[in-house]
Amino acid sequence: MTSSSLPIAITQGDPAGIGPEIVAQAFRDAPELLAGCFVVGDVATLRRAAACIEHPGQPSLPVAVLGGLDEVAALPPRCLPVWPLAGLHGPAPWGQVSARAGSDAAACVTWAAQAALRGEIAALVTAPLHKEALSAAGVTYPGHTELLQAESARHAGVPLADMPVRMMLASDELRTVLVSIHVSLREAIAAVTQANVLQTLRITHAALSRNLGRAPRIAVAGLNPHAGEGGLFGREEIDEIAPAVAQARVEGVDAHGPFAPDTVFMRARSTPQRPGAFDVVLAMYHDQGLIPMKYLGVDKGVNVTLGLPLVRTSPDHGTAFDIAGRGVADPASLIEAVRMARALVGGG
Ligand SMILES: NC(=O)C1=CN([C@@H]2O[C@H](COP(=O)(O)OP(=O)(O)OC[C@H]3O[C@@H](n4cnc5c(N)ncnc54)[C@H](O)[C@@H]3O)[C@@H](O)[C@H]2O)C=CC1
Ligand SMILES: NCC(=O)COP(=O)(O)O
Repeated sequence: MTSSSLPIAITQGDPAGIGPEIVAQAFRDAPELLAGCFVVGDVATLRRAAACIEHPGQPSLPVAVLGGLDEVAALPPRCLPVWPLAGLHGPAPWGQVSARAGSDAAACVTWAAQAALRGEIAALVTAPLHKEALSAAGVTYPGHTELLQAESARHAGVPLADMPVRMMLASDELRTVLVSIHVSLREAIAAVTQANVLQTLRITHAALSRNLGRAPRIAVAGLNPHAGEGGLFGREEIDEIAPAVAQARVEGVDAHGPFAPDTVFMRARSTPQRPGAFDVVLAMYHDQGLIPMKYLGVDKGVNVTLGLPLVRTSPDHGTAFDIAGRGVADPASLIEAVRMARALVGGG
């Protein structure tokens, strides 16, 4: 079997959030794209999700409990195929942080990561989990990205430092890769070092060169207002970021900047009227990159982990506890995440 003919696992996410219901909606509303995919999770949780998206005039979505991954290819469209993971707690009250929900979400991600690393699935698409619930469950990794990094490093038998990963958010209009991820703003500022920026440039160049078939044009954002204005508003651009860009260019990376962070995303954005000037923007911290992405619409962006020895995508939004269980959540970003995972494994 080639990797693109293997099934794609979708993790159910936090059972108290919108994850299970957007997964159910994706199987109901995008059956062709979802062919060959299955959900890892709890059967009762996913039956509840299928029930909560039932609206008058729409067909119900039967749950198919899988006995083996070889059954995925033969499933009829418009069913919800579930790989039932043993030992899960099951449905949790909607919209509430709980250790049991965090534990179920983490167990599904860990199972899917290990299946991908063993070469049993082509990719994993992760429905959102709640980071406080994850922590309440005793998981010491803040989110999927770090958990997947740890599983991958363990599988490869290398220390975490030898498995550097980065978060990319991507849509048709814009891509951004973050120098740091789930840390406080103070820690994020401290993480703007020449070494971290250079490592982010190398990871971004390698990943996007594979995806685009050419070297990506990388814009590097500054940290300070107006990229420091020649040192008047901070020296990180001069002392850390510019030397990293210069070193990357010596290595053949098409890196530019640092640019003023308030205008670089506008320059990189592609619209039908105007192609962007860059393929990707390196953001110096989480919100610098995610605010412009999400402002363009949470229905469009996909979260892709770069640097892993497996393909992992996710919607760019979270668990949306405020609307969970009402059947009104938009599955568009999850559907885009499946589309992106397929493209990355070479299946279309
Ligand atoms: N891939 C993942 O696992 C992600 C997890 N999270 C986690 O999710 C939790 C909640 O995060 P928040 O900051 O509240 O962001 P959120 O994205 O869950 O919600 C922000 C707002 O957007 C709305 N929204 C989000 N997704 C939507 C959808 N598909 N359809 C309609 N409306 C939608 C929500 O109702 C809410 O008003 C946190 O623990 C966060 O860390 C956040 C982003 C990604
Ligand atoms: N803001 C994106 C986010 O927090 C997702 O994190 P992860 O769970 O993909 O690591």
